[in-house]
Amino acid sequence: MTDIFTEVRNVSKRFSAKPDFAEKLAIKLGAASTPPVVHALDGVDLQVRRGEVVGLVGESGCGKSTLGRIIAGMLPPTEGEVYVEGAERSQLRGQAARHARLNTQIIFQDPMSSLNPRKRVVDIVGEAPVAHGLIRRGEKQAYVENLLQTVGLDPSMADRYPHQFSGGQRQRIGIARALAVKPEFLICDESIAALDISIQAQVINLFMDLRRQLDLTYLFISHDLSVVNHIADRVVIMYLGRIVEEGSADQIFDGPNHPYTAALLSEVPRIDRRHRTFQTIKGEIPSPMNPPPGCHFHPRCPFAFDRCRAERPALRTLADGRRSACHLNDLDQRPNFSVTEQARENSL
Ligand SMILES: Nc1ncnc2c1ncn2[C@@H]1O[C@H](COP(=O)(O)OP(=O)(O)OP(=O)(O)O)[C@@H](O)[C@H]1O
Repeated sequence: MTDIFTEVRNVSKRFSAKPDFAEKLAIKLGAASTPPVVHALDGVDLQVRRGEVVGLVGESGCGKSTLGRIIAGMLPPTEGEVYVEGAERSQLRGQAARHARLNTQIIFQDPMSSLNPRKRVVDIVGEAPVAHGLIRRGEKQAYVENLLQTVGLDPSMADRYPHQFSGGQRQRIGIARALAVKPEFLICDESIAALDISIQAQVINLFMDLRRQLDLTYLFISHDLSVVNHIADRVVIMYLGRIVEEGSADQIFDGPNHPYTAALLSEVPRIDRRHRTFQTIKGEIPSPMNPPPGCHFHPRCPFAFDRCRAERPALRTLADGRRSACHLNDLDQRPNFSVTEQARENSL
């Protein structure tokens, strides 16, 4: 059995954007010939190893959900390949394709919109395992009650409807539904973002308990670095459709290599406030319909130089094992924006 659960190789995804009024007019007048294209992902390479928790972080619109959906098999990539347990996903057929589909489950932010309000929890959670022949219909009630217990809900609630639950409880129902088909890999796409802070901590604890109990692998998608700080073994930072840095959680939090990672960290409210000395990110994230040339981050980067404006930096493995895509790594004298011990002491 391979150590790598899933891998994406050189994956790009482009969407045709819906043209606005001015763009429709330009197409009609012949000044533009095609609707604008959104470059949601641009040459992404990523591996998720069996049993690890990978945090995928970046600002809204950088392509996190698109990558999650492609890994889950819900969207095809425009270019590149997705491997699941060693096999290229688009080549899988029949039983193998079904296994891959069930083995990776995705949990979204808003459980209410994905829970049918007219169905009881026993049917919401129990439908898929019956349909896929994992359990017999007669076993459904006991199976669902057992799952509700696993996710911290009272089994006697199985006959209730979604509206009879709180937001946190509904997210637990969503988790039970995902677990019902016995996946090994969970993709949590902003799964706690809509919950109150105190409930967020409870749901994170549940995810981590489930990891131990069920040997799960996770891709944890969040726009908030402080969320993945608590749970991720490895953190992947995305900016405008590309991975800019990837490393162990300690590497990322204690000494970011990429200026974008450092800027994101400066915005994280931290108890030790170590990273607040870095200036916050300037300017708006550019449009993925018209990404800047060279390094996508250069218009907002305080350290950008000519090469950053012209040439895309490769995502390279550095001496400490992390990957980073930044031309600063090729300079003899890299600007030091990681926080000095003195600054740490001053800000503590
Ligand atoms: N089906 C689609 N059609 C057109 N554009 C899309 C589609 N899905 C996503 N996009 C665009 O692709 C880009 C990446 O979107 P994506 O949802 O993956 O980003 P994200 O980082 O998950 O952001 P958020 O946290 O706001 O969801 C955005 O510009 C988005 O508008």
